[in-house]
Amino acid sequence: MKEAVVVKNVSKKYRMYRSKKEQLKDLLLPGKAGKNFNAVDDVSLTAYEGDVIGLVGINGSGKSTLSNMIGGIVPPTTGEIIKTGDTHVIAINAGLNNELTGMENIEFKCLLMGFNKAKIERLTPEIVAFSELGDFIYQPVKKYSSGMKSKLGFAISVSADPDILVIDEALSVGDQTFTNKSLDRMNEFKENGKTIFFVSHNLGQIKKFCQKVAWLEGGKLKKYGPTEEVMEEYEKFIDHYKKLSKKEQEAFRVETAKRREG
Ligand SMILES: Nc1ncnc2c1ncn2[C@@H]1O[C@H](COP(=O)(O)OP(=O)(O)OP(=O)(O)O)[C@@H](O)[C@H]1O
Repeated sequence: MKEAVVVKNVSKKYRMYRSKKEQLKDLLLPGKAGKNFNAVDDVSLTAYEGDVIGLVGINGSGKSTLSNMIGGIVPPTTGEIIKTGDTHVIAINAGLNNELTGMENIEFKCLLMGFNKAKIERLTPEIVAFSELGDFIYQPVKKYSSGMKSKLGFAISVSADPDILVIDEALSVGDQTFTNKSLDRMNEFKENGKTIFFVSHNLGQIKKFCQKVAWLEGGKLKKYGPTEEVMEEYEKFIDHYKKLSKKEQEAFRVETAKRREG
């Protein structure tokens, strides 16, 4: 089995401020105000070619930060990520330019992906058809719903045929027909030995689609392994968490956030 993505002791720290004044003070006298917050804290994992890995965890646990680092959108503060192929990220907000139309975004993103004019002309009708946007393809993306943006982002990214695909909640906003079609396309990717990271709160989809799961809690990797093993424990945790009162859930979040400082 060949390694596709190696995440080595990766952390992402952000500075947190309570006010603009604190932020300014930190700028003038570095370290005198604000505090560090570990969005992702010393995570290591290896994905092999053909692995489909689900990223789970409650809100704020660090899934998007980690997937954006794997996708190369956000640089790690420390640690390194070694990848053996092209990577594309499809996120809920899809990274599209809001001022451009759907059609212009297709051209723009294809150019960024290094496609030549002939390839763009060949792929555009396929992308438009996959996106199911009809005449909305000529409208600026700022007029799209989040589901429509996600459809366009998904259609463009899968046309690129990347080696590594990062899907961040992109299937949670579309309609069922589009989700099923996208899952079919992802299954094709899987069969072709591509590596996929799949961020979702939909545990049914995770269990159906992923053969490995990484569970993040408070920015740390709590457990990583075969889906069945990790999900059994994660679902117990989620059941327990859901049964807590609002106050107890808040106490859990405050306690976890405290451990992330520094
Ligand atoms: N640019 C940023 N600046 C400051 N803090 C950030 C930034 N991005 C993320 N964070 C913080 O890092 C933590 C992890 O965020 P992240 O979006 O990765 O979590 P998540 O697991 O994807 O959450 P969700 O399920 O709600 O999408 C959160 O506490 C968030 O507030």
